[in-house]
Amino acid sequence: MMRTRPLKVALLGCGVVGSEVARIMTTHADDLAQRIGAPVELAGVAVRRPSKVREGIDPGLVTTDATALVKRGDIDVVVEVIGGIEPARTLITTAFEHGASVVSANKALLAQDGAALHAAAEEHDKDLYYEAAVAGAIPLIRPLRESLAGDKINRVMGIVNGTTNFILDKMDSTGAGYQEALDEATALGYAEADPTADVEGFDAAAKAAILAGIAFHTRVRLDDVYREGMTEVTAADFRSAKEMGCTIKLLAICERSKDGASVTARVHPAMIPLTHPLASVRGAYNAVFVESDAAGQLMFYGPGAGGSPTASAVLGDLVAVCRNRLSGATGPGESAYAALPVSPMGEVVTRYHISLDVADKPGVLAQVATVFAEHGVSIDTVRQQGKDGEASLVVVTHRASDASLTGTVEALRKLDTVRGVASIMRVEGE
Ligand SMILES: NC(=O)c1ccc[n+]([C@@H]2O[C@H](COP(=O)([O-])OP(=O)(O)OC[C@H]3O[C@@H](n4cnc5c(N)ncnc54)[C@H](O)[C@@H]3O)[C@@H](O)[C@H]2O)c1
Ligand SMILES: N[C@@H](CCO)C(=O)O
Ligand code: NA
Repeated sequence: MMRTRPLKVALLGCGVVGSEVARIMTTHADDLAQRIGAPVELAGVAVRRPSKVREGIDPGLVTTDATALVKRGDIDVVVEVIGGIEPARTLITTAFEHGASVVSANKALLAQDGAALHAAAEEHDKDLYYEAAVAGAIPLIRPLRESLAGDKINRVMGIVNGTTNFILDKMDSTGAGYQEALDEATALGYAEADPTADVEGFDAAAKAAILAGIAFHTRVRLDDVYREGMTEVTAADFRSAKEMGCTIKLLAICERSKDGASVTARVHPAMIPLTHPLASVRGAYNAVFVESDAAGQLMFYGPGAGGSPTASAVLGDLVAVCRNRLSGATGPGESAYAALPVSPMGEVVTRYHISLDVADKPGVLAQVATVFAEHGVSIDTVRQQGKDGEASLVVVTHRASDASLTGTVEALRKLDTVRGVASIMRVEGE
């Protein structure tokens, strides 16, 4: 039965995502009301620039005082799409204190302060939903939190940043270098004027922290995530990857250790075989590969960013939270009961592709192989190519700990015959 009194929504931020949320709330109002069981009303829109013309939004709803809006007391749901840490954090906790549930798209804030925000939601018996924060439109948080709640997740590995996937895909398909591909991504509007958060892996690391926390029922903070950006990936790395039947992706990888006693979370560029489903994720798309005990392998794919796709995820959360308000329930909160330790990067075990510039003379290969052996790193393949009296040596290892690999590389650098370490890249997905 339809309730006639509307549920009131306060929108904080009316930028790329917020303007789309407002548009869909208006254009789909009747369907949303049917799905929720009550009409939803946009009761206020907090903005920074009130003079800007906002099509479809009643100017009477617009305010620059977000704090007053969340303190009104009659708001059922606050949608936070401002981004950043403050004032978003204070506005969200104030919203809980004044009786509202919250939908947010703010990965940076959730990765940094998720535990405190969940605690505030719980204290006030309110919902905190954030499907849009990881991989935009792709349903991921809810499947992990709810659909797979009866299973045991062992690994979550994904492409969770569209900008960097666009750049790497360009490098792969055209042979371009990093800067050239970044320039194209900027010209087409994929990369922001300051692309640091994307290309240095900060955005993906925030998403990895959120995913690992949910997947392993363990608190994982941004600082727990090992992070390497993709600015040093070269056209030569792509040529090497191709020779191995691989491509290069910036991956977020959250893993349970083999004995199940700890977890790791990391973001770095990695080679993956062309046969792996993640290798076929092109352009700015995102995809996340989940491995669990009972379900086996699952892949979630779709647009990870953009106003309208991100608003789709926000609206899905809004409907869920509104339904909870009507039934007097709250959805799942933070689940951190497993409290597994998060191991440092040195304990991650994977394969490596190492490219060395060496002197082309007898005994060099044996010397290099000895260093690997001394550090307990087993070699899978070696490829040598001569160039002007020197040689390029590409070594691919079997699985080894990151700490052993780091020790190997340090020792290799000390060899007179090793002129330089051209690149080190992990090999995943095999
Ligand atoms: N754009 C995407 O594709 C995308 C995808 C996933 C998640 N997100 C997340 O969604 C959130 C919003 O992103 P966006 O792309 O819409 O950003 P945006 O910069 O386009 O919009 C943010 C808006 O908030 C306004 N704002 C800033 N401070 C304010 C304040 N104190 N009060 C009211 N308004 C204020 C700004 O003026 C701006 O219009 C961020 O957390 C972002 O990480 C965005
Ligand atoms: N900058 C992000 C937006 C979505 O978080 C990306 O490129 O994927
Ligand atoms: Na999502």
